[in-house]
Amino acid sequence: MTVQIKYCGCQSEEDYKLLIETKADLIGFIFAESRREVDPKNVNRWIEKYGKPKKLVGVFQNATLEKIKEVVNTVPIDIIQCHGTESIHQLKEIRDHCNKKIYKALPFSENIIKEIATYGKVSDALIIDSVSQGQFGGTGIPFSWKEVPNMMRKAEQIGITCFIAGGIKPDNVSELMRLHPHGIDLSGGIEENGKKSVQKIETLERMIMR
Ligand SMILES: O=C(O)c1ccccc1NCC(=O)[C@H](O)[C@H](O)COP(=O)(O)O
Repeated sequence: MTVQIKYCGCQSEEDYKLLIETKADLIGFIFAESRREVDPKNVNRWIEKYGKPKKLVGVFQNATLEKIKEVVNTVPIDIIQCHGTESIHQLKEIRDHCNKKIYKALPFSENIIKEIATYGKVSDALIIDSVSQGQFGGTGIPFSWKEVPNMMRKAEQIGITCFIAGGIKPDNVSELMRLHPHGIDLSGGIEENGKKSVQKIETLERMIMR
């Protein structure tokens, strides 16, 4: 199985122009409180100018249905990523009202296999990410990857894709690839001074050899 690549936190026209030329399958935009938060109208301008050769993901964190609908009506995203403590009921509601694929991010914990079984039923894919100092998403810190094979197995049993996120970078991606994740999701690890870096992306993609 070929690993899926998601580059997240596209923040500028410059980032977008660069990311659409990479091997990424998915490009993510943050519509949540973060230094990487973007304005939907700007995102739409970049897409109009450079086209949409990749699947686009809108990342939300405990957003209201109204906010999600507003973004979905402005930006042609393919996937809604829920990166907070959204309940199963809320995920179903978002899916019913927005007619988009739903990716749920889950914080890595000792209960992760159970959580995959629970949230996998209402998600098209799961993203297992790190939590650090109360921050969930864009932490730049990896969690212990020894459970990755078990997580992949559980996701396969329920027929969904499982991405690994949190602190992945050119220096450590080979170690993760040996554990055969279905997908990898990176943000800070491909940035230099807060901007996506062509050198870091090229190095990373050489390591993955995709
Ligand atoms: O990246 C953010 O700033 C962010 C803020 C709030 C919610 C989610 C966020 N990112 C979501 C992602 O999918 C990131 O790619 C993922 O957390 C990995 O980030 P990193 O550890 O920097 O590679």
